[in-house]
Amino acid sequence: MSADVKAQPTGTDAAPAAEEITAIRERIDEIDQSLIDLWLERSRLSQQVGRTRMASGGTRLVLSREREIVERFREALGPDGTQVALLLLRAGRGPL
Ligand SMILES: C=C(O[C@@H]1C=C(C(=O)O)C=C[C@H]1O)C(=O)O
Repeated sequence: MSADVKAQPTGTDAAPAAEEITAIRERIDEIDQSLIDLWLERSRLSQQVGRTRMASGGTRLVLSREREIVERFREALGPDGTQVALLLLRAGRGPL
């Protein structure tokens, strides 16, 4: 459970700005929770694929698919997208 956003310092003494910041932060916290939930769901699904493939005698990894995923993130987010995709992949299948 995250801390109460209303109790956190906004970084300004101007009341209207502080209220706006607090309102925006509430949505930011919702988005962060969604990202965490999606991250964990993706990781579990990736592990499930790996288990299924290896139990059938297949490979642990399919690097051509990983390259496509990294490229998708890079096209959408730029160089940071590459880093995000690499962390996402590692969270699922583990380190290379
Ligand atoms: C999940 C899979 O297995 C591995 C993990 C991947 C992923 O987390 O997206 C992609 C390719 C594979 O190296 C898959 O093949 O889809």
